[in-house]
This record gives sequence, C-alpha cells and structure tokens, in this order.
Amino acid sequence: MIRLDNISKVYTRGARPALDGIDVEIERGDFVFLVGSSGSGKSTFLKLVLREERPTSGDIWVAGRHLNRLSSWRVPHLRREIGAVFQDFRLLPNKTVYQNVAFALQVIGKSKRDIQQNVPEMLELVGLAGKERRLPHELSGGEQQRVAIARAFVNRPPILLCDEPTGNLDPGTSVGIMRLLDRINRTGTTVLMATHDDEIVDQMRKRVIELKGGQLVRDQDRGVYGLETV
Ligand SMILES: Nc1ncnc2c1ncn2[C@@H]1O[C@H](COP(=O)(O)OP(=O)(O)OP(=O)(O)O)[C@@H](O)[C@H]1O
Repeated sequence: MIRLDNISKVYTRGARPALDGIDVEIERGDFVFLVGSSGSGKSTFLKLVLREERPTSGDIWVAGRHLNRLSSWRVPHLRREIGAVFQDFRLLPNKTVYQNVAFALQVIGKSKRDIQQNVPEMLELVGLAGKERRLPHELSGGEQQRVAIARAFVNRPPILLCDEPTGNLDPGTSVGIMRLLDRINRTGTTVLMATHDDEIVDQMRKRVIELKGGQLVRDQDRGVYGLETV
C-alpha cells in the first residue's frame, strides 16, 4: 500500500538529509506507529506519502501509484486515497459538525444522496450522533478530533495518515481516539500514525518504525515506544 525504496530527502543542499536511505513496506490493513525525536524526519515521511514533498532520490509508491512519475494533475486523485488527521484538528470554524464532514464529499463531487447517506453513518461511527449542528468551538478537543477523523474517513480511503492526533488531548480522551482509529483499521484501512505518545504506543502494541536523524533505526512488530525516543 505504501513502499519507500531507498528514499532520501534533502531540503537544503549541503544540509543533513531529513530522510536518509529509507526502505519501508507497509501492507494493506497494517497499523504502523512512526516514532522518533523531534526533527528525526516523521513529518517529512508523511509529506512524501501525501506528495506534499518529493524525494531527492529513491522511489515511492502509494496506493498503487509510483509517485515519482505521478503528474501534478493526478495528485488530487492520490489524495482521495488518503485521509489525513492532524494534531490541531483543522476544522472549518464557521461550519457545523455535519457541514465539516459533508464538505469533504462535496469537494470531490459526490451527490446529495451520497452525502445524506454517508455523513450520518460516519458521525454515528465516530460517536457524534446528536451533535451534528454544533460548531467546532462548542465541542471538546476529543470531539473535535472525532469530527476530523469522520471528515478524513467519510469517503472510505484505503489509507489514513495521522500526525500526532492525540498531541492536544488528555490521556483518557486519547485512549478513546485510539479505539476509534483501531476500529477504522479493522475495516481494512491502513493506518500510519506519527506520534510522541509513548503510553499509547506501549498500550496498542502495533508495528513501530523508529527514525533517528533521518535513518530508519527500528522496525518492530507489536513494538513499544522505546527508551531512546522518550
Ligand atoms: N521545509 C523544510 N525546509 C528545510 N528543512 C526542513 C523543512 N522541513 C523539515 N526540515 C528539516 O528536516 C528535518 C526533519 O524534519 P521533520 O519535520 O520531518 O521532523 P519530525 O520528526 O516530524 O519532527 P517533529 O516531531 O518536531 O514534528 C529537520 O532537521 C528539519 O529542520
């Protein structure tokens, strides 16, 4: 589903690479934590998958596409295959919960009928039924993140990328968000989550990929956060 083949990324010529010779294969349905201290290259990894950045060298495939050869006009099609969730939620502040999720379908041209069917289903899945008419500022942080997840997943993409999704949440709320991501993963969705949340990683026991100074230093099944990254 995601494959990086000897990928390096150098932002500034002469500077240390942000990613340095990364080889990774993530299969359909995997749940992967991407860990590493600040500056180790996690965001760069996610940006390459989203095609927000391009590699300096090496090959990358995402959802059956060879991104090195993907023309710019096809990038929106790639992005439909990838739901993205961020630490700061990124909801539209003047739209209701329902409208925030519906908007994701409107922009890709889905019919009214599709929208009316899928949005309530998705809000039910994330546990927000009954809160459709609230505005983001009328929700708790955990609820806002649930809206963001509903929006990312409403068109059922095969890949969900999460960049520190629990970074602004307290531990109890974070556990709820992780249960939801786990449920989504069990539907067959590939989940790739960059995080500093050691408790969550240690609880979930999923595959852990650790970056250090742009290099892949650990790829462990049923892994833990690890001492070095604390
Ligand atoms: N647009 C950019 N231009 C130049 N250098 C960059 C750019 N983005 C990232 N870098 C550098 O690349 C390296 C990796 O950064 P990256 O943001 O991928 O790390 P990270 O692991 O996501 O860090 P954090 O946990 O703090 O988000 C860092 O040295 C950073 O300064």
